[in-house]
Amino acid sequence: MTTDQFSFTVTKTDGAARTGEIRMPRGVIRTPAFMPVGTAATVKAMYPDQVKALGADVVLGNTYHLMLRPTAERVAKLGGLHKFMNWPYPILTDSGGFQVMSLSALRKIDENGVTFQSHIDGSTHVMTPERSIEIQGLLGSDIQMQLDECVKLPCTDAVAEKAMQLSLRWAERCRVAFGEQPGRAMFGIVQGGAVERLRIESAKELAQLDLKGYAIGGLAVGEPQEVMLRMIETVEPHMPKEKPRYLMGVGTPDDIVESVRRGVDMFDCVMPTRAGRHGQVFTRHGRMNLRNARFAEDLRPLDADSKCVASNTYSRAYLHHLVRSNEILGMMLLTWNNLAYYQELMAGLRKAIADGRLEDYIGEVKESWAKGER
Ligand SMILES: Nc1cc(N)c2c(=O)[nH][nH]c(=O)c2c1
Repeated sequence: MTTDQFSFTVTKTDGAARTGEIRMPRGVIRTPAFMPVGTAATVKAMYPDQVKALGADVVLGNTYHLMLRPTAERVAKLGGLHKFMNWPYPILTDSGGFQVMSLSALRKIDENGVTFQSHIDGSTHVMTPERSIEIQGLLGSDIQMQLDECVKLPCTDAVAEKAMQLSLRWAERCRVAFGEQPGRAMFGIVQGGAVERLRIESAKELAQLDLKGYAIGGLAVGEPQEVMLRMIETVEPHMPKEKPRYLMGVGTPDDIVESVRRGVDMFDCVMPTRAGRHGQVFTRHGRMNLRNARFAEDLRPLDADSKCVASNTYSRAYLHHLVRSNEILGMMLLTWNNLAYYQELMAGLRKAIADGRLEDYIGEVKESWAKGER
């Protein structure tokens, strides 16, 4: 494959849902895809080859964390993020803007960008569209996200419109700053809060920029699922069908299933990894909180039918003990189980779409969740 190739091909459709392949020099991303979050150059509690073996084709890196520590310049000096974290496959990085607004102190947003203080040492930083793209390039990111302004919901239409318009102007600045990076891509981010006309305007304006892919941002920020799904239904017809659609920060297995149904191709969420570290597990039989005393003498595995060792071998009683004892192995095994289930769900969705039986598959998984643990 020549190094200037980035391609997306829709291979099958089932209603609005589709399977596809993003082909890049570092590998192929099978869609619908779930991207494990590798915040500070690590998918927490997992070895990179474990993450790959579970079926992940791409992981997400957080620009905000990496720019503060160890800094993008140092990662570049050390050979780039892929070499640094021993993940030779595609990496998508967010712009840093969302985490600036959620993690940093004393931040100010204006036309130029976001000025903020590091949550680590209080140092002051200015994140402009140009700087965000520069940092993502220094990291060696394969898919780089534009800098945008994500508003919390609920908010007034005026607040949503102001942020959406600023994000459009920043998208153009990011496109110019990104320039031509053979084999890499820059994605725009649709904003607009929960206002349908703003969402449509954002999607239409971004489509004019002819970017390699488009994210739906500003969701999974506290709104009810039905609002999120309505916004997806609103923008989907106005997003280029031949480009990947990425729903940022989503979500639970049900969020993912309902969003794939509506035409979303890519997802990222800390849910499976963060929940695993806190004793929460996702299985084909629904969710379980392993802290619960009812598991103290339960010798069954999490899921005897899973192919994952963490799911089919260790007893719930042992996992309960590890969680209650705050043992590192508990975090490792439950994270492993959760990522295994998320990737099993994505593989099931891809196969169901390819076989033209998505609605049946969705009915089967939801029935299994509803039946609960066995
Ligand atoms: N839920 C969300 C998670 C995210 N990482 C982002 C983001 O990085 N940018 N913009 C967004 O709107 C956004 C929403």
